[in-house]
Amino acid sequence: MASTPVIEVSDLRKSYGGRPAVDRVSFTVEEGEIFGVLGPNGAGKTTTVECVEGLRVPDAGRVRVTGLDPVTEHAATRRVLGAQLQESELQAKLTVREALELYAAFYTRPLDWRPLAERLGLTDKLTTRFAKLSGGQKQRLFIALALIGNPRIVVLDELTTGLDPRARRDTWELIEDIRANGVTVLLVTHFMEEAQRLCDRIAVIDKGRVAALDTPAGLIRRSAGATVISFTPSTRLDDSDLNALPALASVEYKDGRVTLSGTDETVNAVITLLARTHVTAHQLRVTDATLDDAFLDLTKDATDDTTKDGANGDTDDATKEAAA
Ligand SMILES: Nc1ncnc2c1ncn2[C@@H]1O[C@H](COP(=O)(O)OP(=O)(O)OP(=O)(O)O)[C@@H](O)[C@H]1O
Repeated sequence: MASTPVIEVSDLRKSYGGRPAVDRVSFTVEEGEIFGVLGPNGAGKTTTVECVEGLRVPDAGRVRVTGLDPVTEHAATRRVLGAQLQESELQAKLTVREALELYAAFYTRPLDWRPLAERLGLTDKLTTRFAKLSGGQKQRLFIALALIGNPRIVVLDELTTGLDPRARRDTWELIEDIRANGVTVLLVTHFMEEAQRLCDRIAVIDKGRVAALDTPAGLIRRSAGATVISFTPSTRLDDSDLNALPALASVEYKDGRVTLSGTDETVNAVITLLARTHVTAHQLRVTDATLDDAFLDLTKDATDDTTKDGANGDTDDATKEAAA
């Protein structure tokens, strides 16, 4: 992976009605990365990416997209950054072909929409009206429209929400394919499995701040209890022996079964303990913690205050501050 940042966000701040939605967020996205923005509801993910897109004006901080200021150099930014449309932005009666032709006309050097439609499996839907497309087909069209201007970067926000597992997996393959074609992807998601599978690095945003920024594996490693070991011992193990295990994050003894979380060191020490005490472990399982576990660990103090505020505080969702 090349190490040129194509997106730079530093000390970004944005408040709505005096309440901070984004509070000193900083990160950089390197060329060719799939960079994930992950966080609970109301964490400030959409506000952050809308500042990157130039749809919101930051209160403070600096945002650059390939060196451009997305607010003051909006037109130039739109040429390098493709953003996914919201469903409401496309007319129901427009056919897939019309939508592709219309959006291609916005750019001086658009991609040829025919191979793009082919790549996204839309060729046999060209004459179908937008309103008649399935959720997965609509998402594929949105991806096509985000890519039609041949951007270096594409922003995809909650792309697979509402899709069935098959369509979600197909969309993941498309995103990998987009990256393989050299496009940098900024992906906002709620889905841990999606983030774990696709993202090179993830910024976990919580209450308007970056709670952690790392690779998916790094986030898992840094959360307490990255490895889980469970077994049913042939005779009860001594609690003090279990509690003395190195790097132990948690221990539970339930219905004769022991479940421990910790690190590889914990696992090795359990095996030594079993051998030393001549105890047999039945149904021994060692599993990795998932990004889900890490996410809960990293955002565990989150309350839904921000979400509650949002229910009363939304003022301009339909009209973005900086018009496209
Ligand atoms: N236009 C607005 N006016 C007032 N408050 C807003 C506006 N947009 C967002 N907010 C509030 O700012 C906070 C962050 O919202 P944002 O949409 O950025 O979060 P998010 O992480 O994308 O959430 P979700 O996952 O629920 O979409 C929330 O409390 C939200 O209610």
